[in-house]
Amino acid sequence: MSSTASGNARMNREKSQQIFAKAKQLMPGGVNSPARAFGGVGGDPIVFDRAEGAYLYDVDGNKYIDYIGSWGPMILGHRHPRVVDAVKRAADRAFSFGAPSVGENILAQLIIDLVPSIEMVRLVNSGTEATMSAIRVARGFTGRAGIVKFAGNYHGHVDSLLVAAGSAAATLGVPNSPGVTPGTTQDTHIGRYNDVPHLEQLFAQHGSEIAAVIFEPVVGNMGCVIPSPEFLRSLREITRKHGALLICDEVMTGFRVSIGGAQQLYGIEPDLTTLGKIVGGGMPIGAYGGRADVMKHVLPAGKVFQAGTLSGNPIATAAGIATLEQLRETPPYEYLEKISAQLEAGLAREATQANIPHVITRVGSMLTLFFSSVRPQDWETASQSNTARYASYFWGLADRGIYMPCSQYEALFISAAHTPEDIEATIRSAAEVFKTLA
Ligand SMILES: Cc1ncc(COP(=O)(O)O)c(C=O)c1O
Ligand SMILES: NCC(=O)CCC(=O)O
Repeated sequence: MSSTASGNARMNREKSQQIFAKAKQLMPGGVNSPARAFGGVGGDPIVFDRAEGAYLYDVDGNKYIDYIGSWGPMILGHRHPRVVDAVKRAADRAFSFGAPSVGENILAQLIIDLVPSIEMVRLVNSGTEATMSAIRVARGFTGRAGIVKFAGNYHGHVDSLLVAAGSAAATLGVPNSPGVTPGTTQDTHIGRYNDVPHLEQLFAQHGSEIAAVIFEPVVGNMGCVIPSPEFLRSLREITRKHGALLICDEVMTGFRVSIGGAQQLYGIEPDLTTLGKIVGGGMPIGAYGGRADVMKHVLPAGKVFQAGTLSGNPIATAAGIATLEQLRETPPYEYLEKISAQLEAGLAREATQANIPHVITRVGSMLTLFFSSVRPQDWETASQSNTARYASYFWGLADRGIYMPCSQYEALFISAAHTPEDIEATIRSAAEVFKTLA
């Protein structure tokens, strides 16, 4: 059986295709964010109707095991009863105050308690707002303009960070977006992930102008790429030595790779941390926080402007609180490690059996199968993967009811709602698909 770029006869997706055809007339590319446009795998995106636990249901009634979890937030699975209940109760009280509310204190306290380096935090509405604001605070605090980011890392669609960007920017071939002016990016220096000598060189040349280094502590946006201990150590040492701040972008890894994020897992001590995704339990929230002496520069405690009509929204904070409390009271991390290792081992075994060159990278419940013989450590090596083969793999699995990320350059996510049987079913389907790829 052959899988084409738009799937095959195994599944009827007629309604999905009709709805997406209409969407293309209404929204650019038919989507509200390019990561979901299937540009990396071809064919039409699948239109969804509902989700429950580890499963997605499309508008044609097809069921899928979900490995994107809304690109990370759904670590408890979809519609966890505790989160649903919290959101319903919040909606009964108010949709938005535009004024202080008690939920903000509870969520802020949870974040401060759980994320080791955060002493003070501000809630925003997305990961993009979090990284944009953290960069501004770092610049305001240090009085410097320069920032360092790494090729293939993605920090949302902040103008100054849309340079050599990962995720959909890499998938769709626009790592440097039109509309971002040279003036906006002239202070952005591009590092190579895991390359300590190159980082030293950047600081030797520009050290006194650099306000901050921002990085993904486990990259998810060029596929899953794992940091070396030397790289993490040198990030901290070099920034400290040159008076620059270290911004750990934990939008994806926060509450995911451990309850305290990658900084807890690896013992990183950033000055500022950015959060998103899980912190809102599937509702739109982001947060940035860190050293109190730095955060006290944010208006109105200090002078660095940052604001938001819906920031601290009571329904979104309720979802975030319920999610973080559930993670704290019933930590799923051991279970996630077990079933994620099961998936890794099964995929590796079947790919090897089918003679498919591959490398699997994984940290906890973040995983990528690269169709490559080179272990990815940076964008240069990650981008050597056979993306055409990934596209066939994606559709082969989609047609068997397994929904993987629609790009080689996105990590997959496993949730606490996935069962060992879901994982085994995924491995069995992957085994079938690998045989069609050779
Ligand atoms: C590491 C990282 N930072 C920032 C963002 C931006 O977050 P958002 O899409 O919520 O703006 C994302 C994901 O999109 C991300 O993966
Ligand atoms: N890893 C990339 C994202 O999480 C972005 C999702 C989106 O923009 O829909």
